[in-house]
Amino acid sequence: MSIVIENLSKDYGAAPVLSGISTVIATGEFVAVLGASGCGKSTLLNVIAGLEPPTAGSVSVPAGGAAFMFQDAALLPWLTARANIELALELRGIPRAERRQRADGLLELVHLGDAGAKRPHELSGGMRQRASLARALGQDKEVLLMDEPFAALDAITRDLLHDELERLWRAHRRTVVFVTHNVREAVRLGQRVLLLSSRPGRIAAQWEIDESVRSDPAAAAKLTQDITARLREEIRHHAH
Ligand SMILES: Nc1ncnc2c1ncn2[C@@H]1O[C@H](COP(=O)(O)OP(=O)(O)OP(=O)(O)O)[C@@H](O)[C@H]1O
Repeated sequence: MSIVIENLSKDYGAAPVLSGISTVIATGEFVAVLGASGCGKSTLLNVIAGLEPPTAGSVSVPAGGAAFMFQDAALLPWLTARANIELALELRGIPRAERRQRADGLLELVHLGDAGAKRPHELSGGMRQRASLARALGQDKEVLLMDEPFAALDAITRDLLHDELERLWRAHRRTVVFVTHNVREAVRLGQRVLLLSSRPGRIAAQWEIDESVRSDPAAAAKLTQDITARLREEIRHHAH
């Protein structure tokens, strides 16, 4: 089941935020969404998540909805990393007897096997995002929506988490919609990059990224440059 977005428009009562967005995101596809600040990227995710209704048009997502991961980990501070994940499992109706083992499995998956007993403030930013990713995976939804999940991390931690996310995506093939400001990140992760224009947000351009480009640093750097130039154009266009 793919995500089908048809002629989606969204406003909050004033000027349109999103206008006439149509695209189909295939099952297991990884789509990165780029755009200037305020162009409606988070709004698009919120509409896909069902947190906001469309003003016009439609969005259909696979039954069971989507899991969501935010820029700040949004872990409950009074619970351990493990208990945060157990809570997601409980909400899914996993029996108590199984939760601990499953939570530990998810912590292992994101290489946090030793940190289950720690509370969020005892974890580094990168570890918190790993725990948050484990919690999102614990929801076991086919669709994973990620809103700038690594934006607050340093470059090295971010690169590590890119590798981790790619590994998990290859192993589990969730459908991922990943919002970012960072062109290099979009090219690093996305099979497809969507560029939104500003006010209203429309699909200004999109690129399919072949495996051969991703694995060739020179080709990836060239594409990153091209997309950055196009993004600059969007931002300049909006500023005038
Ligand atoms: N709940 C809301 N009520 C009113 N206006 C909103 C609401 N949510 C977002 N907006 C407006 O919609 C526009 C798009 O916001 P959105 O957060 O979707 O953009 P964004 O591309 O994710 O921005 P950024 O990259 O800075 O996070 C902004 O002008 C914002 O002020």
